Amino acid sequence: MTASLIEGRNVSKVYATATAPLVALSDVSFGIEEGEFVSLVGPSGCGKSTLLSILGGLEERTDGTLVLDGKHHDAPRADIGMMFQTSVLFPWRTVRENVLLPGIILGLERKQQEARCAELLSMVGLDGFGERYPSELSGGMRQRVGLARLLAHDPRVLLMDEPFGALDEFTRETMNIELLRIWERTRKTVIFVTHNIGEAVFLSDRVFVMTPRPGRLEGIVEIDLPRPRRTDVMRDPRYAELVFEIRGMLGVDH
Ligand SMILES: Nc1ncnc2c1ncn2[C@@H]1O[C@H](COP(=O)(O)OP(=O)(O)OP(=O)(O)O)[C@@H](O)[C@H]1O
Repeated sequence: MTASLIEGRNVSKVYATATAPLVALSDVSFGIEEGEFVSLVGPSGCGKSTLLSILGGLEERTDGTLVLDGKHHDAPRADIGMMFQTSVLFPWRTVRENVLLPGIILGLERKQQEARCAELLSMVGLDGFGERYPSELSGGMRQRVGLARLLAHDPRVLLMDEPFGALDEFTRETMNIELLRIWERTRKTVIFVTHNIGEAVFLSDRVFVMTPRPGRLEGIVEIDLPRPRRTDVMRDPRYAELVFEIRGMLGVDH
């Protein structure tokens, strides 16, 4: 068997606090394959964002090993992109300039980036908005810009921390459909943090279910719904079964 793209072994994280050390993650082990869409779900404070930050090389682990593409991984890398609940866009830059920024920082060829930017804005449904400023956009549109910016330098791994969590239900669902469409085209490796179990089942190949703090892996649920997925998959009895299986693991239904 070939090694996974990302492998974590007994990853643990203890934060030093003013009172006692706080164990945020305890012995988390997993493998994530290239091109896989994995979601992390779990109760608030179970360490989902901590795990994502460790995967992004932004946070140091206290213990355990993390391997990316066969090499030890513990620092930010250009081939890993991150997106958060609110996309911090530079207000004095246009949408186009915001999307171009990672490429400029990485010193990528400007002409190529301009072409890619136009393509990405079209991909996220923002054709014609390139010269607008962030203040002229709705929250959903700003997250679309964030998504385009995330994809601009073509990272191999996308780490997404509740990227649509601050949006209303309708916009969130539209964004999920867009994300799935983009993922089906690009087959990036995605690790997606969410509180929404239905969203995790709709999007993912596998859902990692975490326990309350200290976060451990309670289990991994294989999402065997057919792809490509459209919203009508939510009417599939298997969808409801998977949602209830995860709810059961999280102890939501007492
Ligand atoms: N920098 C820090 N210093 C101290 N404790 C921290 C720090 N960051 C996170 N924690 C603690 O670690 C635990 C895990 O936090 P984390 O943000 O990873 O959880 P989460 O599952 O993403 O939560 P939520 O779903 O509410 O966003 C929490 O108890 C949190 O208070």
